[in-house]
Amino acid sequence: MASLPEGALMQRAAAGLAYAVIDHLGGAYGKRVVLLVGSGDNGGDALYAGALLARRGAWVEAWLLSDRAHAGGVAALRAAGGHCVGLDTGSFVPHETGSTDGGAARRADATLVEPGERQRARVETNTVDVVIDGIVGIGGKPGLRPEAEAALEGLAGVPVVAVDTPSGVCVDTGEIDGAHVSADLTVSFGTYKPCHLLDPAASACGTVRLVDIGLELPAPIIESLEAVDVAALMPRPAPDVHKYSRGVVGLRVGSATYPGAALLAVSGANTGLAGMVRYVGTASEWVKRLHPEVVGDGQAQAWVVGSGSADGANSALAFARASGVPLVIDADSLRPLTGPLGVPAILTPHAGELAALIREDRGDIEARPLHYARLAAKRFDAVVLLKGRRTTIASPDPDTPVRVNTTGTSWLATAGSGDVLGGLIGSLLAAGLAPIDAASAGAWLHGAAATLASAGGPVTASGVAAAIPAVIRSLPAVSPPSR
Ligand SMILES: NC(=O)C1=CN([C@@H]2O[C@H](COP(=O)(O)OP(=O)(O)OC[C@H]3O[C@@H](n4cnc5c(N)ncnc54)[C@H](OP(=O)(O)O)[C@@H]3O)[C@@H](O)[C@H]2O)[C@@H](O)CC1
Ligand SMILES: Nc1ncnc2c1ncn2[C@@H]1O[C@H](COP(=O)(O)OP(=O)(O)O)[C@@H](O)[C@H]1O
Ligand SMILES: [K+]
Repeated sequence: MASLPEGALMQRAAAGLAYAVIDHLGGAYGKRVVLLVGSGDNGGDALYAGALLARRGAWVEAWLLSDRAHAGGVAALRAAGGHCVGLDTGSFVPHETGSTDGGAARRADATLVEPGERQRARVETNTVDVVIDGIVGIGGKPGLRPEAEAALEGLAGVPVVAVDTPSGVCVDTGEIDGAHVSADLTVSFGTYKPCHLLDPAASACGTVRLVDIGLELPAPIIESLEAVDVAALMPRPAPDVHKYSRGVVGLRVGSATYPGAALLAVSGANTGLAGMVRYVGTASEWVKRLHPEVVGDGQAQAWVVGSGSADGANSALAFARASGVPLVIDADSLRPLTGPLGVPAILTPHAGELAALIREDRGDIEARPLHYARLAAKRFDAVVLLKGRRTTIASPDPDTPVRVNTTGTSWLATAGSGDVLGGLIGSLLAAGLAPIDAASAGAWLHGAAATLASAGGPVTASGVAAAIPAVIRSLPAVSPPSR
């Protein structure tokens, strides 16, 4: 930032924001735009973007929610023909901004609203095309102040574009603590922040658009794989491989009560990513009939246990653990866990299963997935893949960034889809991927396969498994990593 002229980053951010709003509205000319402006630079971004929109023919009004506002932004908006008004809590009747704190805490650049402009605050909200939320960004505390809540109430139903982050959410954790903006579009500057990726805050962002403003960024604490990352992680058989050197995945899953779980986990494992698939359990006859490639017990480079295992869950876990190879531990085999396993492992609970495992409330886990995925990863010394809309994958190594999966569709919330995921991750583990990579690449492929199979309509777990090879084929070409 030191190498840039004063305000350069804000100008870049504001321009990116304005063009995103123009895209969203399908133009600027004749549109009615309300800016909600807080006391910090987030409000400054909104004001400069408002100025650009006003120069393009939009009618722009800034509602200053604090007695301070970014002076340069206010001046730019006015110069472009926009208006600024101050607001009273609840009523939208403007008041004498700057009158509340006696000026002591006010910035030297504080801007008072002109008397003539105050009359314009009674905007017909049903004619507003978009609200730009510049209340607070990365410098804000969670929750909204009464002025902001009242303003948003008065603008209910109007599409919202959030500047950098939806105001009120916890930016660094993705948690929600109090009232917050729910945006249709969030325009983030420089990088995604945790709140853009992690639920529940991610659900308040709407579509997220990233504007590159040329920041040099530190190492992230959260990562999200993209297609090119997954492509680089995919196993690629070298010319001289044989089936055993490609890795063998074994599954001890399913039971007389849940034979379907075995078939679905095997279908997730049997997509060709590993050299061989073994199945051991009560559904052998069904597995042989539906998956003739699958063989019986023997050595494996990774075992998958627990999906639909019912009463056999403990013995499946004990057998797999004794093999000493990396494990995927799902569903019923999570229950007997009390601490570290002594072998590399990926635990794949949904929020309810994690709640039972660590004796916490399911609602708390859904409210703080980052916290609880990390906590469980540490406690069990294993990669923990916490399933949900934004599956969250934590490593036991605190320096490894947590990965959040962004592929998928809500149609994927269908019985048996988790069984498919366990098998798929097992095959990647057997093929030699590190546990964190196997878990996160598996979650990415699983979500992408669901989207492909769904094509906007309903999907079954079997349909998800069937779509996995097509998703792998469609990955971008990348040169293999030098390992
Ligand atoms: N960093 C960069 O490289 C770039 C950053 N950029 C932009 O700057 C933004 C960060 O700006 P920032 O640091 O000025 O903080 P920001 O989020 O505007 O608000 C802080 C002030 O708000 C207040 N406040 C606190 N909580 C509140 C609440 N719940 N509800 C209401 N008000 C609340 C509190 O002041 P108070 O009123 O308490 O005195 C606090 O001081 C960033 O998100 C991005 O948009 C871009 O221009 C490009 C380059
Ligand atoms: N709302 C949602 N949006 C997207 N994916 C979801 C949603 N809810 C659940 N999923 C995904 O669906 C799968 C469900 O797995 P799981 O709960 O184990 O189901 P089952 O036990 O029936 O197999 C997981 O991969 C999870 O991430
Ligand atoms: K904001």
